[in-house]
Amino acid sequence: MSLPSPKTSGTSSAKPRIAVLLGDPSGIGPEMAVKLLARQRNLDAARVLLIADPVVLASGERIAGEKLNPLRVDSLDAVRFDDGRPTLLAMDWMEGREPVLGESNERSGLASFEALELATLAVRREQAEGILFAPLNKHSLRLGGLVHEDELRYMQERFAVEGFVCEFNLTGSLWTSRVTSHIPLKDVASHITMQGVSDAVKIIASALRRAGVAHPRIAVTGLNPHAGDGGSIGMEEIEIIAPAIEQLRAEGLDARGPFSPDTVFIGARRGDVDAVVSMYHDQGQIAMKLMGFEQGVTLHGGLPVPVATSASGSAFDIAGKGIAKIEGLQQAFDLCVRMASGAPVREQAQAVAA
Ligand SMILES: NC(=O)C1=CN([C@@H]2O[C@H](COP(=O)(O)OP(=O)(O)OC[C@H]3O[C@@H](n4cnc5c(N)ncnc54)[C@H](O)[C@@H]3O)[C@@H](O)[C@H]2O)C=CC1
Ligand SMILES: NCC(=O)COP(=O)(O)O
Repeated sequence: MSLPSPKTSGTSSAKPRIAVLLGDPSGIGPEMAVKLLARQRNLDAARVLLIADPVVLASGERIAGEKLNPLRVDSLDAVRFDDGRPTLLAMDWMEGREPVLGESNERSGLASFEALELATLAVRREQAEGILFAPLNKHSLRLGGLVHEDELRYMQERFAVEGFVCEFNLTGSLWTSRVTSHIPLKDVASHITMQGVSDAVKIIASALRRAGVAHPRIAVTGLNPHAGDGGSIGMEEIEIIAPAIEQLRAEGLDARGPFSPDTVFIGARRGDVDAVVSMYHDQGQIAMKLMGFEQGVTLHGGLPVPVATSASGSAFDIAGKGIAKIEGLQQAFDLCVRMASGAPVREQAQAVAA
């Protein structure tokens, strides 16, 4: 099946269609999504296809203290849009049961997983040009049936994408990608390869070029403390990472490093580079979340349409309290809409940093 292109499928005359998911029913996702969609400007910016169980939506509405007034449909075949109003594709994943808040469980995992599947189907049927999801919980997803490394690798399969995919984390105008993602730390070193470093640099370089940065400057971290300190604290920098950077530079990319992982973000935060490629999840995410947890965005790189979410997660500890902040989800929504309509992306990222 041919897939719509994120650069061309939205036009200035037709607002992009964005599939919106409530995330994990037991976490803060539903209340966040409700707060987001209670902002009329978001409903004016896109045609929103909310794929949800009405029981979970009602729970989110109660906690958020807001009521949406969606146009309800019961199947993808019946989807249509009313201006300024979300369309609710109503599913019965909870079988009438209220979500149990504050813990991972099979029912919530199943509802999250099924929503993800339907959203990818809507894209494959050319009924959506982007996906925004409120925070998922990976443990729930596993209980609900996910066997992939994470939701990105699941969507990669559903979209039949071959090759490298990677989470991009965005805070202000700084982007990151990673060589490895949701794998145990003990397995990271064996997954650091020249191909992996090259893929992680190339995928973010190409995304940044599409976002409007003509010549992206990309810092690559080392794996070990002080980037191996000349081989005295590990050889990956000398044997794998530096040769990969050399090869990338020979191909014309502005890849730099390997830099000490603990200091690379000092220069990056100053604006010395456009992106940092880290070797594993926490190398990049601790720095990025310290710089801007509340407005952070995760974009799923390598998929045929923009798929975005907040950098923050399911936050079981505050689920149901009505205090979840939604700035990150708002930034993710804005990014998704801009990408789906082919509008410049980078201007928005810089505005966040200002
Ligand atoms: N967008 C997504 O789908 C994301 C999902 N996750 C998933 O979330 C689950 C929990 O991850 P954790 O590492 O515990 O991080 P987390 O982000 O859920 O929580 C970390 C801390 O930040 C607070 N927090 C998070 N979001 C908040 C918000 N919107 N407003 C106010 N406070 C907030 C929480 O209360 C908690 O104290 C995991 O399964 C993880 O995979 C994590 C990040 C993003
Ligand atoms: N797929 C979204 C996701 O996993 C977000 O969390 P992170 O790995 O970017 O921290």
